Amino acid sequence: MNKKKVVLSVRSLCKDYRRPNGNMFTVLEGINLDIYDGEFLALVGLSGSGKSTLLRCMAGLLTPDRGTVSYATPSPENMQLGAFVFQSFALFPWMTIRENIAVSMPKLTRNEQNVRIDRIIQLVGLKGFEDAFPRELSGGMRQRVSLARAMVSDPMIMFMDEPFSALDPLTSESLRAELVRIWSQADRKIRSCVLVTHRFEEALQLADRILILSSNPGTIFHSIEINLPRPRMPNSKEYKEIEEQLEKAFGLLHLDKVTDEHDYETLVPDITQIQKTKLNQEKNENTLKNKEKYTQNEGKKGKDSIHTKQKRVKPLINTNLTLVEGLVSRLSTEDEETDLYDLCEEMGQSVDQVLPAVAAGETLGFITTPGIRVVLTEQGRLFATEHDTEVRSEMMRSAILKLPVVYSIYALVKNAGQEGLEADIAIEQIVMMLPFEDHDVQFQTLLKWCRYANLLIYDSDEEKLFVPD
Ligand SMILES: Nc1ncnc2c1ncn2[C@@H]1O[C@H](COP(=O)(O)OP(=O)(O)OP(=O)(O)O)[C@@H](O)[C@H]1O
Repeated sequence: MNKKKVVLSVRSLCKDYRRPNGNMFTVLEGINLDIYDGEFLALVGLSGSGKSTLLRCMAGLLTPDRGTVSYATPSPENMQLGAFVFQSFALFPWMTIRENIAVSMPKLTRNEQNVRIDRIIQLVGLKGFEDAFPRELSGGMRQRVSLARAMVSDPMIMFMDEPFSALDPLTSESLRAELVRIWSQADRKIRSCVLVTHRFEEALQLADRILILSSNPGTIFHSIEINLPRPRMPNSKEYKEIEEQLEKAFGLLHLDKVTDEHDYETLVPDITQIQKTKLNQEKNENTLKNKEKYTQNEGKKGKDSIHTKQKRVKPLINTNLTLVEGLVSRLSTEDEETDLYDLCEEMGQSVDQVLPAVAAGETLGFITTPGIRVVLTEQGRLFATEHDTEVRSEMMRSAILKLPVVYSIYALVKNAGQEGLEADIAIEQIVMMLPFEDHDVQFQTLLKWCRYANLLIYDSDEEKLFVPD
C-alpha cells in the first residue's frame, strides 16, 4: 500500500438529518480522514452511529452539510472515481446478469463492455450465468453480480455497505474469502476500498485499517492498523491481539453509550420517576433528609462517572447481596473503618470468603478499600442507616442499575417490552462489554442481583428476561 498517496480526503465533515418530529440532529460531526492508495479501510461502530451516512457522503451519494470530500485528481485515465456495493444487491430484476453489469459502463461500446464483463465474470466465479436473471441466482451469486458491477468499471475506490450481511454465514464467508483473493491479486485495478460492517471478523480479515465510529454524533473514536498478510489466520497470536484491541475499543464505545446521560434518562425514566414520586410521599422528615442526601450523593457520583466517561466496565462480583448488606450493616454499627484481616477474623471466615462481598460492596459504591482497610462510604452509611425498607430497596436498585452491564441489559429488556429479551442477546451484550470475563458467571450473577433488587425477572422455560410490572 502506498501510504503516501492519498486518494480521498474528508475534512471537517458534518451531516444533519431531520427527525420525524421535525427537529434536526447531527449524525456526523467533524470527520477528518484520508484514504490511501491501495488501502482497504473498514468502518465499524454501533448501529445508528452514521457509518452508512459517512460512506454515502464519501461516495458522493449524499452531500455533507458542512466540510468537504475531495478525490485526488486527476484520476488515472479510464478510471471511474467510485463504485458502490449495496447490502440489498440492488440489481435490476428485468435485466440479465450481463446487462446488469453493463449498466456501470455506459460510455463503452458493446464490444468493449463484453470484454470487460467476460473478465470480471470469470474473476467473481459467475461463468455460465451471464444470461440468467437475478431471480434465478442464489443470494450469494447475486451479491457476486453486485460486486462485479462495481468492479467492472475499474473504480479508483469501491465503497461497500454491509455487502455480506444479507447472506447466510457460509455464503458470506466464502464470498469474503473470494474478495480477499481478488484483493490480493497483484494486477487488481481497484486502488482502494471502504467497507462498512458490523462484523468484526470481516473487518479483521479484510482491512488494512479499522476506524471505529462513536455515536451521537458520529465521530472517529479509534483507529486500528492491521499489518498482517492475507489470508489472515484467526488463531495466530497477532490476529488475536488485534481482535482484542478491537473488542476493547468497542467495549469502551459501548460504555460511552450506556453512560450517556441522555440515554440514561430516556431509557430508564421510570426509576428516576419512582424516586421522585416516592420522595414526595415521604412523611418522615429524617428519612427525607437521609434520602435527599443520598440522592445528591448519588447524583454527584453518577454525574462524575457520566461526565468523565469512566472507561473500564466493571464485572459483576459473584456473591450474594445479602452478604454485602450484612457487611455494610456491620461496618455501620461497629467501626466504619476496619482492617480486612480483622474483619475476616471477626466474621470467622477466610479472606477469599469475605473478599467477594467487599469487592461487590465496592462496586456498588457502599465501601472503599484503601490498602487493606475496609471503609464505609457516605453512601454505604446512608444505606445502612436507612430504616424504611422501600427506600432501602430503592437505594440498592439504584446502585445496581448504575453498573454499566446491568444498565445496558436492563435497557435492552425494557426496550423489548412484553416480548421479553432472549437470554442469548443479554449474554452477547455481556461478551461484548466484558470480553475477558466468564460470561456465564456474569449472566448468573446479573440474574441473582437483579432478582434480589427486583429489577428483572428471568423465565427459564422461555429463556427470556422481563421487567417486572
Ligand atoms: N434520510 C434520513 N433521514 C433522517 N434520519 C436518517 C436518515 N438516514 C439515516 N438516518 C438516521 O441517522 C442515523 C445514522 O444512520 P446510518 O444508517 O448512517 O447509521 P449506521 O451506523 O450505518 O447504522 P446501522 O449499523 O444500523 O446500519 C440513524 O439514527 C438513522 O436513523
